[in-house]
Amino acid sequence: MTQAGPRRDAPGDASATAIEDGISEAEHELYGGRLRYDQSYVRHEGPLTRLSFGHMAAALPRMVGMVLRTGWQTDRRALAGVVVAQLGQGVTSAWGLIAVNSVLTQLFSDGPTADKLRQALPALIVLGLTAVVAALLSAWSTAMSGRLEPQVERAVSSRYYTAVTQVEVEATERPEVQRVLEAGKFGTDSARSMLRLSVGVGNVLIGMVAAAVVLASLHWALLPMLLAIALPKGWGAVRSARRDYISRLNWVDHRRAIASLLAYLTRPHAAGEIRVHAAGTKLLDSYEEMSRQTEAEQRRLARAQGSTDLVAGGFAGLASLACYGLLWWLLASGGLPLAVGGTAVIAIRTSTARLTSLVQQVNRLYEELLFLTDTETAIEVAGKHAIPTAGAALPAGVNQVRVEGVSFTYPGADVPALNRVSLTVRRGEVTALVGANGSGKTTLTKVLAGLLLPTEGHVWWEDENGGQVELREADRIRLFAAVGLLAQDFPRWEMTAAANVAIGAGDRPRDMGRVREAAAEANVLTLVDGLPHGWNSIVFKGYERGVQLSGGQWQKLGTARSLYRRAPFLFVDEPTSALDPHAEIAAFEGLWSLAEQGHAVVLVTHRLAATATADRIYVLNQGAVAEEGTHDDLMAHHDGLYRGMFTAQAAQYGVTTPADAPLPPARRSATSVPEDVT
Ligand SMILES: Nc1ncnc2c1ncn2[C@@H]1O[C@H](COP(=O)(O)OP(=O)(O)OP(=O)(O)O)[C@@H](O)[C@H]1O
Repeated sequence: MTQAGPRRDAPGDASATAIEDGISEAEHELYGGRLRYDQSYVRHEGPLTRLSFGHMAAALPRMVGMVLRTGWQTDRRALAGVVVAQLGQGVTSAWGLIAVNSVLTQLFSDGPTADKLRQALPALIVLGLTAVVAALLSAWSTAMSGRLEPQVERAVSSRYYTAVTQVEVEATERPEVQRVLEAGKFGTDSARSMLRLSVGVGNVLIGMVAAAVVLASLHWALLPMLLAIALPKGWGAVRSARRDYISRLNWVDHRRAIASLLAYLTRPHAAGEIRVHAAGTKLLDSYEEMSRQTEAEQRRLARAQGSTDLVAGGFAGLASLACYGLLWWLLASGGLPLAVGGTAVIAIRTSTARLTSLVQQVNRLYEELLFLTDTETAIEVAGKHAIPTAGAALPAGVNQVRVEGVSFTYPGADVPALNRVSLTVRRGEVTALVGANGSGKTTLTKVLAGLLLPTEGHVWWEDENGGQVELREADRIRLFAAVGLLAQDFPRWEMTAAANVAIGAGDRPRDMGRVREAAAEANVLTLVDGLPHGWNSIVFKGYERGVQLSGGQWQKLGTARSLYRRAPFLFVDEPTSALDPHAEIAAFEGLWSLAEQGHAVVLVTHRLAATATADRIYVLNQGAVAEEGTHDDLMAHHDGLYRGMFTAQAAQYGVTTPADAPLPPARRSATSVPEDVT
């Protein structure tokens, strides 16, 4: 949630770097206001609740358990190795302390020095051996955790990305879901860090418990003293971690915006405008200005952290002083032998050193825990909004999709994008969807393709014998298998030409024969065959085998991808917007021949010369079907929307449509459209 700050009508009047109410000119100018999550989001969406100590205390063992379980599932041997090595190090450190106590006791006893040294020798040997064993265990632990950590990170990342890619498209449009899913991204590598940190914390804790046991056995009063040193540092660490987390949460949009400003600067498609329109200057100035804001936030955090450290360090120092004071009093009053006093000093020193490391690690652990919790929440939310994996199979000979009174409103929108639409898409036919910008054509194809569930109405997948399955009841995975898509803004995968086509059926092994077939149908085979590395050329400049394709060549490659799928229902949205006239005619002919082969082709286009030969045309207006019929039917409406659009387009070619407009061009021959309307 962003807050709009006070708008300046003339940003140029103010200094470029002026920051008013914490909002920079760049934020005003490029993003229309403040780019910060406000506290109400933080309060209502749960992150602050999660920051409470009680919640954290409960969450820590659960998350550590989850990470360890993941480690166990990915590599048992490595996890067992790490745990054994860490436990071993704790035990050796306890042995070391006991050996030190024994050495000191011998040395402080009465008798000749040579005798005392001889008697201390076994304990000295044990001390040396524990050091060797500790070094070996540490090396083993490093090797094993190096093997385990990347696997744990991969497992958690896969779980997260699998979950988010299964979320209903409609749910991803809801800001509250989108935010949770987005926040989850930051925690995928936290699992790896958490594993390392929990192992480290485990190690230090074992060492500290060993030291505490030794200390308590020397004198019970030394133990609470040790705790008194630990507490302020722990408090300081947790406080800093909370502050960092809240700051990161508030500034997430701001950071994303800065990253996108920089990304534009090196994107090839923006290169022209960056230079010619001086967009680069604007982006760089805005980057500088917005970066200064984040630097100011970093300074604020550093100052706050410094103050917290000072308070925590002060109290810990006082506790240390009291601890040594107690030791002095015990020694002075004869309550503790001198040798034991020496061991106590060593134990306190090693424990406070460990404590510092413990505090640092717990601090990081706490921070990582918050991010990992976000990832877990995202996985949970994604699961709640996932496309159901079960459902009814489509009828075996499904031959049409019937839309009945369908309405759809995008989350947060005031008006429906589709309003009681009814139509039928049949196999063996080309169905054209036309209409003004924003009339609902793309939304309708998404409903037809099963990507959006209607807010009202039904979508029936039917066979010719009366068998039917409603979209909500259908097994959507199987339904998707019957659908091929070419979206208006289809993805341009940064991969080879072959991969760009074969990813059209990502769940099947690549079939190069079919890749070539689809490419030939999309009129792009000769082009790709002629590339320096043929089908292995990476269709992005900058890679070693990288090449640059033109917009039209990309569109042909996109078409080849949707054809490669060989799905009975094909939805193509503006498939020829970047094609030259001959390529466009060829592309339309290809679609028409697919319909002849028995596919259902749904074509969204503004090129009415092509839709003129469609079997059925639906004209959408503000989300509703305003007209429907063949080209002839629609041209017969003298005040009709279709006739108006068709005539306007024909007029661009210097031709007119007489009141008794002639028959549309012969089917499969879109070339003759302009002549026919003269
Ligand atoms: N993801 C979305 N979230 C909210 N509103 C949306 C979204 N996508 C589209 N809309 C709105 O829904 C309406 C229909 O959009 P749609 O993209 O279906 O129109 P269209 O007929 O395909 O337009 P065009 O010819 O420009 O491609 C528009 O008012 C648009 O602003």
